[in-house]
Amino acid sequence: MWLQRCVVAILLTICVSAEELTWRWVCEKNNCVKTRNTPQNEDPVLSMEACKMFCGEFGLLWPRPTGHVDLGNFLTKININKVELNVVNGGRSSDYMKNAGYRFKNLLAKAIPRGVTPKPTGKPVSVLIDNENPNIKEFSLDMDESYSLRIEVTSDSINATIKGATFFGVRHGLETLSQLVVYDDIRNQMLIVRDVSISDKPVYPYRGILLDTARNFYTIDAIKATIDAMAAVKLNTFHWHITDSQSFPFEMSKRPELTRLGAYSPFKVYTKNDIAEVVEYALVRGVRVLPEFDAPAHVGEGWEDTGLTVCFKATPWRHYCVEPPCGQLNPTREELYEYLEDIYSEMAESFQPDIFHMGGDEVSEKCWNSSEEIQNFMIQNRWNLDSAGFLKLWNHFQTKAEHKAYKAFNKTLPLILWTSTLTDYNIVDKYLDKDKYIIQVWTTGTDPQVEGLLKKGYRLIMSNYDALYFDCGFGSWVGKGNNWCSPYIGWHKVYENSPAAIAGHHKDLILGGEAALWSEQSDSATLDGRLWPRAAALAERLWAEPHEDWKAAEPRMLHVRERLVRMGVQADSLEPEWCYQNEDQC
Ligand SMILES: CC(=O)N[C@@H]1[C@@H](O)[C@H](O[C@@H]2O[C@H](CO)[C@@H](O[C@@H]3O[C@H](CO)[C@@H](O)[C@H](O)[C@H]3NC(C)=O)[C@H](O)[C@H]2NC(C)=O)[C@@H](CO)O[C@H]1O
Repeated sequence: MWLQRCVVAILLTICVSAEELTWRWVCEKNNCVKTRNTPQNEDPVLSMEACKMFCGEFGLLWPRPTGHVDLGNFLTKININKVELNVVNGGRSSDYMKNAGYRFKNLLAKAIPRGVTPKPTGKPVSVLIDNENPNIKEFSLDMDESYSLRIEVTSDSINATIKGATFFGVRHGLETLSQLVVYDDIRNQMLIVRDVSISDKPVYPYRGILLDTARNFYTIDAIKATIDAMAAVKLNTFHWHITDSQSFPFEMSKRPELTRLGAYSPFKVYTKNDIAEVVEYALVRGVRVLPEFDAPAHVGEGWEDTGLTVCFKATPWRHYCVEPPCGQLNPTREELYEYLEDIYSEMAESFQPDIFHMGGDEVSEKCWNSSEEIQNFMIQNRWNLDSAGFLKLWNHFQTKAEHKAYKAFNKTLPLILWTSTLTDYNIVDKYLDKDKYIIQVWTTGTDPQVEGLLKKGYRLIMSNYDALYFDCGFGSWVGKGNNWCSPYIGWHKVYENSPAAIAGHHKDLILGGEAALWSEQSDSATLDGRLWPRAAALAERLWAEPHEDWKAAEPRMLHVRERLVRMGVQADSLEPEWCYQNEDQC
C-alpha cells in the first residue's frame, strides 16, 4: 500500500504528506536511525538521504575531505532551475571551467529520480568560482588540486564560494558541492546543506585506474563513462594499457601495418580522433590520460611482418611467457628503435602526457634465449647467456628506448616501469636512474622489494595485486579452477590498502596508487561491475589516507555506490538495501 502510494505520488509529482509518512530518519550519535513516524511527531521529518547529508562528520561526502570540515546542521530548499555559476578569473582554463560548470549542473540533475520534477520553489543558488592560477591547465605530478568551499545563506539566496589553487582544485570543489545537494522525496524538493565550510586537498598526487584495452576491446563510450565516474570520486589518472601481445588497437599513421594486422577488427581501433576525444573529455574532468606502450615483452599481434619479435605464439606457451600468445621484441635489431620512435611520437602527439609508461612487464629470458640471433649478439658483447647477461640485454634495450622516448616527447618526462628483475632493489640503480624512473609495484604490499626500492630513493606507484588487481577472483581462462590471483578482492581490502602503512617513514616517495583492470576476462559489457564501486574505495584511500578502517566508511560507501548508479554506472551491489537504510546494523 505504502509503495503503491509512493509510486502514484511520484508519477503525479505530489509528495506524501508528513502525517501519512511511515518512516523517517533521525540523526542520533552520528547515525541516521530509521524510525516509525507517528502523528504526534513534531520534529521536522527527514528523509533518509537528507538525514545522511549532515549526520556524521563527513555527511555523504566521498572522498572525505582532508582539511577543515564543517557541515552545519541545516538543510535549505533550493530551486534547481536557478543555479548560476560565476567565474571570477577564467584565464587559459576558462573553457575547461565552462565545461566543469555544465558537468556540475548535470550532476545536480542526476540526483533527481527519473520521472520526477522537484518543486521549483526554494532559494536560487549562486556559485562564485575563484581560480587562483587560471592559466594552469596542464597536469603534473606536483599540480595543486586544493580547494575550499563555503556555503552561506542570505535572505534571498544561497551563496557558494569555491576557491581553487588551479582549475583542478576548482573542479574538485564543484564535485564536492554537488554532493551537498539532495533530492528530498518527502517534500519533492531539492535541498542543500547550508553553513558549510570545507578545505580540502589530496594526500597523494597520483590516483589511478589502469584499463587494458588489448586483451579485450572497450568502446570509447565505455572509456568515457569510466572517466566520468573517476571524476566523481576525484581519481585523476586513466592509465591506458593500450596494446599487448593479443592485439594492437592503437592507430598508427607511420606504421599502419601494426594496427591493420594487430587490431581485432577494423572497428576495434582507437583512432587519432577517438583518442583526442578521450583526452579532452578526461582533461575537463581533471583526469590525465597516461599512455603505456608495454615493451620489450607483451608484444606480438601487429608485428608479424616486421621481423622484430621473437617467440611470437611459441608453444607450449608456459615455456616462454606467462600467458598466450607469447612475444617479445628483439633488442638486437637497430630498426626496432625506429619503430619505437614512431610509436612514441604518435603517442606524444595524441596524448600529450606529462608522464609516460614504458611497461617493462614480465620479460622472459627463455623467450630471448630461443633466438640464435640474440644469443650471437650477446656472445659478441661478452654477455653470458644467464640471468645477469639477459639483464644487460634488457638494459641495452631500455637505454635506447629511453633515448627515443625523450626525443619523441621532446622533453625528459618522468618514465614509469613495472616492477621486474630489472627493478630489483639489489641492482636497480645500476640500470635505472631514480630521478628519471618511477616504479609501479604490482607484487604484494609486503614484498621486501617495496622497502628496498624506497630505501634507494625510488618513487613508487602502488598497484600491489593482493589489493588492487580488480581482475582477480574469476574462473581461470587457460584451464579450469580459478584465475591466478584469486580470490576476488572486496572493497574492504581495497579501502584498507594504505600506501602510507606500506611505506612507513618513506611515505613521501609514494606518489599514489592505481587499481588495475587487466582484461583477459572483461570488456565493455562487464566493465562497470569490475571497477565500481571498488574504485571508489581506492579513491578515498588515496585522497584522504583515513586512519579508520572500512567500517567507519561503510554508510558513505553504500551511498557513493547509489550515486554512481544514478549517474548511469552499473556498479556492483554491495549489501542488502536494509543495511543502507539501517546504518551500522550489518
Ligand atoms: C605461483 C605461480 O608461479 N603461479 C603461476 C601464475 O603466476 C601464472 O599466471 C600468470 O601470472 C602472471 C603474474 O605472475 C599474470 O600476469 C600479470 O597479470 C595480469 C592478469 O592479472 C596480466 O594481464 C598482466 O599482463 C601480467 N602482468 C602484470 C604486471 O600484472 C598472468 O596473466 C598469469 N597467467 C594466466 C594465464 O593466468 C600461471 C600461468 O598459467 O601459472 C602459475 O603457476
